Amino acid sequence: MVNYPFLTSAPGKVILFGEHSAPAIAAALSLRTYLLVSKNKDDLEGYIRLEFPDIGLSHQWKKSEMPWDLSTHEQGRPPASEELNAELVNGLTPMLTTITSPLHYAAAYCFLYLFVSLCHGEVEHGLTFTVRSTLPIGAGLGSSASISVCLASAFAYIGGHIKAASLERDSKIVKDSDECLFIDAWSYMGEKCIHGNPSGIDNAVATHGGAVMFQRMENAVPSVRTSMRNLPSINLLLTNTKTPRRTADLVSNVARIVNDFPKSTGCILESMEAIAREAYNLMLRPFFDEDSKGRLMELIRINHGLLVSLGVSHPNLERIKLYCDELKMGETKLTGAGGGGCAITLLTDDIAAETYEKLFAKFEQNGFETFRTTLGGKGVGLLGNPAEALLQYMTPESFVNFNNTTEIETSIGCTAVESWKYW
Ligand SMILES: Nc1ncnc2c1ncn2[C@@H]1O[C@H](COP(=O)(O)OP(=O)(O)O)[C@@H](O)[C@H]1O
Ligand SMILES: C[C@@](O)(CCOP(=O)(O)O)CC(=O)O
Ligand SMILES: [Mg+2]
Repeated sequence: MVNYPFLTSAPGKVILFGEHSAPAIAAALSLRTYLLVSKNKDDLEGYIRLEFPDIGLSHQWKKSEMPWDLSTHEQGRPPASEELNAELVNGLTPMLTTITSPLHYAAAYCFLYLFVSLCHGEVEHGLTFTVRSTLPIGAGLGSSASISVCLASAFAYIGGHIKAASLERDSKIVKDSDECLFIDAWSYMGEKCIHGNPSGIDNAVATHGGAVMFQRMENAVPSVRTSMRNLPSINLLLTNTKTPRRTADLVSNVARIVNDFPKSTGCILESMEAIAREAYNLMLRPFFDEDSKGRLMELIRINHGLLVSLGVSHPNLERIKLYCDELKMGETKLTGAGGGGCAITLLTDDIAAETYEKLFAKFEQNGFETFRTTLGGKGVGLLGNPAEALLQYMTPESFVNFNNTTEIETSIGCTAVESWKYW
């Protein structure tokens, strides 16, 4: 039995090494996406409503319009497939014809694909799905994966495919829960709807949290996810150019370049692979000393240079790098798909306060925004006691007005991490 309303949440991620290649290293961020699922009032028709104010999308369909017969689910848990189900994709197209913005289209398509695949016949009422994120959207921090994970976990719960989350998840348990593996697999399908050919690292981090080294495999060979415990405490500056871009465009452009210049790009991809492996070994050294940090910085610089050669930088990303280089702040690389979005700078120790002031003044002149965030946080969660009672008063209208995690959590009385349940 599902109790409405309920809230799911998943983190964004930062890729430290290996975007557009494999393996890659990424860690969960404290910036997160939240999904409120509530029953509609006075809704005899049974509408499924989307309220996605972060991208200015408000849309609804009748439950009876959904092509339920096209989801191949028979009995038990529906398995996620290697590729999107072409019949279902075709069946959803007429429901999306009035949505013209690519941003809106991607979000609505991901919603419908996962909803029809996972909630087969289990929805008796009209429902509203309201999403708020404290992540910048389309900025390389994995907002697409975090919304996919929020949706996949909510639908898996509504569809009865996963049991309720619990408060007692023991972080020492090494084995992943079946629930998390199910959410990970289906959120990957959601990522496919949003950007075509994802590696799976973003949804893996948004589901499981922590930090991982992720090796994508081809031809139905399962990907390998190695969790990285005890990350060294590195001082990272995260800066958003605020230059919009779509991961889908960048990923397809890199695929084109690799296809057109297989020999010339092959060695670039191989170098990026070597960088990620070397960084992994460095970061897991029992003593992460000055020498390790120096080497990690050099790998950041090399990795960025290779990404530039694949055409995924942007003048604003280069500006961030230039300012940081001029002030000798450390080493900078783009993070995520590039083309705009965010850069990370691994900072040197003992930077003077006035140096930071100079840097932030330059950033301000350019309209760049820096983030304070911590790495390696929790993965997907469901809001539970003691906030459940307060959650009854949460409406889509009030939820859309919150601006950050603290506001959302304070309003529902659950600033304590213990309020969240985990799978
Ligand atoms: N909070 C959100 N509300 C609605 N849609 C979202 C949200 N976050 C992400 N999306 C969807 O994900 C897309 C951005 O994904 P992507 O281009 O991969 O960038 P990134 O994952 O780096 O933020 C958006 O265009 C939108 O379709
Ligand atoms: C470019 C890539 O390596 C990361 C994309 O991340 P983001 O959507 O820019 O946050 C693609 C992927 O790994 O799926
Ligand atoms: Mg993305």
